[in-house]
This record gives sequence, C-alpha cells and structure tokens, in this order.
Amino acid sequence: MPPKRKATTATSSRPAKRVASGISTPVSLGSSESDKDAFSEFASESDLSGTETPDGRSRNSRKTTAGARGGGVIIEGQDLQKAMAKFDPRNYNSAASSRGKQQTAHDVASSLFKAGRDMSNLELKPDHASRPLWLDPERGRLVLETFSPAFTRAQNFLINIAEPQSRTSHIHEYTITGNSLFAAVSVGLSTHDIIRQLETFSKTKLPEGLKEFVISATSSFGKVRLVLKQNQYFIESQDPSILQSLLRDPVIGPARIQEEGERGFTQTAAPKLAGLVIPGTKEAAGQREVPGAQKRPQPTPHTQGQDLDGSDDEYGAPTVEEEQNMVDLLQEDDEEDEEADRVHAFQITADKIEAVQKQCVDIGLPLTSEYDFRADDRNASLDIDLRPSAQIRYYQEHALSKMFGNGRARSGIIVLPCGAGKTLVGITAACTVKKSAIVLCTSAMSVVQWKQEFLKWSNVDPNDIAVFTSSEKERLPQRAGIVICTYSMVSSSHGKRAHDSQVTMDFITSREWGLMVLDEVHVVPAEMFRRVTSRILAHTKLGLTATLLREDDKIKDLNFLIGPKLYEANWLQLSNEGHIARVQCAEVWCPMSAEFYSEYLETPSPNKRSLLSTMNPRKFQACQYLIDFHEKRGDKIIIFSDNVYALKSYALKLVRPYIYGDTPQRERENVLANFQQNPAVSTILLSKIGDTSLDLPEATVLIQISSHYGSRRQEAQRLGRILRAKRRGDEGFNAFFYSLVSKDTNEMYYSSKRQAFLVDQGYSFKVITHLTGMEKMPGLNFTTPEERDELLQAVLLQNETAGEVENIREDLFSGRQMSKGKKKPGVKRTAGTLAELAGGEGMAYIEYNKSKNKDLRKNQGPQSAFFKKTKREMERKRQAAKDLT
Ligand SMILES: Nc1ncnc2c1ncn2[C@@H]1O[C@H](COP(=O)(O)OP(=O)(O)OP(=O)(O)O)[C@@H](O)[C@H]1O
Repeated sequence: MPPKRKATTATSSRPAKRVASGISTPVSLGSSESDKDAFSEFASESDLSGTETPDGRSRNSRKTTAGARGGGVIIEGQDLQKAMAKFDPRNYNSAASSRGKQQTAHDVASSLFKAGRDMSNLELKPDHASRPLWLDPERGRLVLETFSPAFTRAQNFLINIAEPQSRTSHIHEYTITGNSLFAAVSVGLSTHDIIRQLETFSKTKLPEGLKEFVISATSSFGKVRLVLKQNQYFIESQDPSILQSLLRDPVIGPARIQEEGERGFTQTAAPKLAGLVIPGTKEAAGQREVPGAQKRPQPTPHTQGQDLDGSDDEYGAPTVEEEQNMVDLLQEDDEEDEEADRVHAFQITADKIEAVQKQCVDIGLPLTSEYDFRADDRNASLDIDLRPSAQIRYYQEHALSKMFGNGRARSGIIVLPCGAGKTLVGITAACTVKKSAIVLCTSAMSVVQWKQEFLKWSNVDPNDIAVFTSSEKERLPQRAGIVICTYSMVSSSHGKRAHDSQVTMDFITSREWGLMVLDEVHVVPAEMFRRVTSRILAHTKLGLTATLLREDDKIKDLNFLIGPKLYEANWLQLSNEGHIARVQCAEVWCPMSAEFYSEYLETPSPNKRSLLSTMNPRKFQACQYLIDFHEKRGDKIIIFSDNVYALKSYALKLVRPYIYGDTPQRERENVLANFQQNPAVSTILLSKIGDTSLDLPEATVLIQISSHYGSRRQEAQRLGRILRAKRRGDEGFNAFFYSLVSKDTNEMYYSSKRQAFLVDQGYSFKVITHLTGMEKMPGLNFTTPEERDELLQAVLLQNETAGEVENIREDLFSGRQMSKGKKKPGVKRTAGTLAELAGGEGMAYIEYNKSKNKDLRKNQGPQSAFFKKTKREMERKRQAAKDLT
C-alpha cells in the first residue's frame, strides 16, 4: 500500500503566474501579420511610464498579480505551450512550501475556499497528478485542471452533473447542487455512475459528505413524471406509494382532479423505450463516416488517463464493500422497476401546474417531463425532416442526445454560446418530434429569422409554417404545423387583443403542441413566462439560451417551469475549434474632455450624466479612429449604442447608416443588405435591436459606445454578433470587440460588471489607455474647443429622456430588469501591452483585479486627481455663491 499523503490542494501554493486566458492566446500563437499590425499601430510606450496598476505595481513592470477570479491563472504575453510548461502543479506545491505564510495567502485559488477552511486532512491518491479534479467536500465545489490528460472525459462528465461557474484556460470551476444532480438523473445517469466517476477523477478520496449528498439527492429523482395526455395533465409514477405520499401533501393533494366515485389511480402499461435516430447525425445518414461531416475533436491522446478507468485501482473507484452497499441500495430500486410494468397516475388541474411543480421541487421529488412522441397517435404528425445537406455539429448532437437520450423527448434547457447554432438545435428537435411545434421569440425580427432558418434547414412545406406577430398574422396550419411568434403576442391579456389576434390565440391555446421552443429563455420576465407556459399546452419544452444568466435572479424558476439544464457548451472550446470566432476584447478608456466633465460633475440627473459620458468628444474621436483603422484593414464594423440620441449623432457625424427601433422594416433590410454586400458600406450603427438574433456573419469588429448599465447578458449577446464571423476559419483570424468607456464616470463601474460573465467563460479584457496616433489623424472631429463646446450645448439642450436607453415595442430586451444590491462576481482585467498580445509592441493596458472592482463598486465617483480638484473647486464656488445669497 502506498504511503498516505496529505493534500495541500492547488490553493495553498505560490503566487499566481499570469497566463493569457484562452481568447488572447491565439494571437500570440501565431496570428496573421495583419492582426499583429492592428495592435502595434496603437502602441504607446509613453503611456506606460510612471503609472501604477491598481495593485500598486508599475504598469509596465509586467509582473504578476494574484487573485484572478475563479482560480484562473494569468501569464501575460506568453504562448500557450510555454504557459502550460510553466504551470506545473509540482512546481506549484514545492514553491509554496519554500515561501512564507504571507505568500500563500495571496495564491491564485485560496479565494475559492473560504478563510479558515482546512482541507489538509484529505488524503491524496498516489497517482493524483494524473487525476484532474479537486473537491471541496463542504461546498460541493469542484476545480478541474484543464491541462490534465483526463480533462476531456472529466469535462464531459462534469457538465452533466454540476454547474459550470467559470471556465478559464487552465482551471474550470463547477458546483454540484440539487438541481445539477436532478439534471444528471434526467439525462440518464445513475447514482452509482455519478459516485464512481467522481471517485475516478478526484485527486483525493471522495469525501463521505459529498457521497451522501449525491446518494440522498439522486435517490428520489426521476421517480415522478408530469405527463400531458389529451389536454389533461397527469402525475405519473411506477411506484403507487410515492403518489400516495404526494396526495397527502397540502399543495399537491388539492390539485388533484377526481371523477365522482373514482378510487385509486389510473393504470397503464409502462412505455417501451427503443433507440431513436436524431436527424442530421451520422446515424441518420446511415453510415459511420459522412463525407464532409463535422468531425468531433478527439480527446488528447494520453497514457496516464487510461488508469482512470481502472477499477482495480485502490483509489480509482469505491471499495468493494462500499460498492456493494451502493449496489444493494440501487438494486432495490432496479428490482422494483422490473416488477413495475405498469405506471400509476392521477390527474391534476392545469391551473395548479406551476404550484405543483414548485412544491415537488421543494419536497425533493422534482417532476421530470418526458414525451413519448412516437407512441402519440392522437396528435397529427408533421411532415418535416432536415435537408440532407444539414449536418449538425458534434456539440449540437451532444445537446440533442441529452434531450432524446432514452427515445422520448425530455423538457429542459440547452445552453450554447451565441452564434453556435441554437436555431438549428431547435429545428432538429422539431424534425425529431415531428408534431406541431410552437417557437417563441423575443422580437419580431427573430420570428422572421426563425422562419427563414426553418425553410433553409428543413423540408417543411412553407404552408405548414406561420408567423404570429403584431404586424404579421399568417394563416395557421390546421392539422399539424409550426407557429413562430413573440412572447408578448401570446402573453398579453385577453382584453388587450384585437379580434384577429384573439382568434389566433384561441387556436394556439386549444391545441396540444408536441414541442414548444423557448428562444433566449433567460430574458423572459418571470410573469410573462408563467403566462406562456401555463396557457400553451406542450408535451415538451425546450429552452434555448446562451447565458442562463439574468439580472433578477429568477433563473432557478426555469428549473421547474421548463426543466433542468440538459447541456452547456464551453465557449473557449468552441472558439478554439473554429465553430465560433476568436475574439480580442478590449476596453478603451477615453478621458472626458474638460468641458463635458465639468457638466458631468454638476448635473444631478443620471440620464444627463449618462448622455454626457456617451457623447464625450474623446470617445467620439476614439470611435472615429477605430473605424478608420479597421475599415482600412477591410473589416466590417458594427457600432452599438443603447442610446438613440447618441446613435443618431454618431451616425450623422460619421456619415454611416444606422438602424434603431423606429427604422421602417424596408430601410432596415436595405441597410443590412448593403452592409453585407456593398464594399462601400463597411460600418453600420445599431441600437439594442441588434443585440440578439441578428445574423451578420460579415461583421468582424464591434464597437460599443453605450450599453445597458451592467448587463452581463447584453455584453455576451453583443459579443455573439461577431462570434459567427464568416472569416473565422481564416488562418490567424481574430474578431475585435471594443467597449469605449469614458474614464472616471459611472461607465467604468458598469463596464466591469458587464464583463463578469465573459470573463468566467475565459475571455480576457485588455484595457487600452491610449490610442497612439489618434490626435494626428486627418479629419479627426472635435479637436477645437469651439467644436466641443458646440457639441456640449447640443447635448445640454436635450431633455431628460434623451439619456435613456431605447425602449422597443415587442422586444423583451427593452425592459430594465436589473436588481439592485445583488452580489455580482468580480472581474479580472489583464495588464500588459495589447500589441504584445498581437505579437507587436507597446500598447498600454492596465490590470484590474477583484479588489479593484470592489473599489469601483464602492466608489463610483471621479478618480483622477485633476477631476477631484475640479469637483472640489466647484463645490467651493457653489458654497461661496450660497454664502453670498
Ligand atoms: N451545423 C451547422 N452547420 C452549418 N452552419 C451552422 C450549423 N449550426 C449553425 N450554423 C450557422 O451558424 C450561424 C449561427 O447560428 P444561430 O443563429 O442559430 O446561432 P445562435 O446560437 O442562435 O446565436 P444567437 O444566440 O446569437 O442568436 C448561422 O449562420 C447558422 O446557419
């Protein structure tokens, strides 16, 4: 028996090195010359001198700071190979021991494990180096090393059983929760599978507490189902005693509908499950290797990883005794299952569905919802299939296999990055179920795009597909068909509808739908969502989203309103594989011009302040410079502004076309078509209507001049507009995402909040503090005080509402859904030179760490000495004026 070792965990080690997070890495790995040039031209060494990063280091020292959020480790300006070589866990531990206590407090991952938590009693397995997983026994927190040979398999497993918290280049964090285990059981994993695999991947022996949690949480899952039959809801189980106990529940019992004289439960034969082939996959094509089919990347070849499967390994799996206990426990269930060839059910009233679902979650018996669509001969079938040319990608297949894994359709949520192809996932699901389907979208524009995509990817008869929006009400298919509509059309209350809308709505609510697809499911306001899911009777609900993130913390409601998360893809992985573009993200700090900043400090109105910071002439100049720079490179640029006044002003001054909520449909189409096809139109300006669903694969650069407060979701969705760049497959290609932020204003605070989600996906934001050569740019606007003053006067003349974000009818993104005072994750910004990132020299950018963001949060006021002085002076003058009166 090997000697026992003590775990020090990755947390108690030397201070962090800085490793470029995934997105920045590709540039250093050999980006094209043109991309190198892109950044080196901005370079400004002079800007580095004498300034300090928020942690007190010299900005150009290129030294490191610890505390990258989520255990991410940062090495600046290195290529990935070197970074990986340096990140050796063995060095990590030995270095830690040679340094004092003081330093271990600053290591990269201590923040993951709360102060005072000692995990040194966990026993390290002898071959722990080849196992990728660290476990925090008390919080269910898992830390996965991405550089481990067993990473791919561990990731595929963890994504099924835990919630990803952050996935940076080298470290991923997950949390095991009741919900995540529910999702695991829903996609067919048993308690035994979960425990065994955790034990296999873990560096330490699986803690008892965690094991018990998995057993107790999963033993009750999957035992009760919610089934829709002939427009009536039933709760179904193979174990009548569970139904008995549910009926004794004070919420569920009264929801039962019981015919007079009816006793006991209705009984039916348990459905027989058989294999199912998902369209668009290799199996569907009837051959193992389809020419031109999208190959799934192979796991990294390794030898050590083989050990991880070895059940003869003392630590690789539970002991014989433990396994026997577990098997006994599970066998009891199996035996019961075998005996139960009948299912028992009772009916519940439709208007209590939500309460019953919620109660079932609360008592630890969440309802799964599965639809045996192949056995459904009551609802008409729809003639629809994927076109032979449609080949779904491996991760789309993965996601769909979770939904259809046991031959039935499970309700749940699929999370894919923007631009990764959620629409095709929804369409393939409809082609698999082959029953009437209803698709709900956030805006009329998405409705149109969904229809086009259905016609592009499937052979559905165009007469069998209808759209239902406030401006378009197509005739609905009578027998079976597809309806695509906005959430608002089906959720508005009865009295507010026009007659023809009401007729359509009556039709929709009277029908039993095989599939309901809920696009951008995370943005739907909770109440609207409830109305939709309770009014429309659907056997299966498929939620699609990129972020599973909302600012009002209602995301957990989705678990019982739709179902568990079935699949969540890794942004960086898809980007590295070329399915979505690689993006360089940068935040450009634009100092406020003195005139604008004095007004900014003076005005008490938040709207005015926001308008002043958006209209800051220096921001305008930065925008003008970046447009000029990227247009010369042949890029296609989208400029985003939530504020319509700023959108129009920038567009008119820059002489570029723009689209916002009130732009007529024909004009929108005209602008978009020109952007796509006309080489003379390389830049367009879009309001927030362009945030989602806009498919403009030509776009390679985004410049954000005004945004929706601290919305992490909007940031991710905007980034999504360039993730689908057509040129993403080109050698060394990078898309660029710039956020222009007025320095020393609230924009800086919001900007750091906005980036949090993307940082957790492994993106790093560079801060550009100076655009070299901008001042000398020919034709640069607002160079004279007169010009700036004229602009200022124009801005001051605007009324209060000019500073507001756009409110678009029929667009769910318009509402301000931010909750105040909620804890948000901090943001990491990397320091160094952006030119270095691209292989060039000398661009200035600064690192923020988490504590700096806390500072930002606390202190949203002006930062620089000059502006502080200005503010003091103004206060003094005001006081003097007051004294005089
Ligand atoms: N399997 C595939 N084969 C070829 N092209 C695909 C595939 N899947 C998706 N695409 C293409 O990728 C692009 C992005 O897809 P889609 O619009 O569905 O993304 P999305 O995930 O819905 O993005 P968003 O969240 O930003 O709306 C589209 O042009 C789509 O046609």
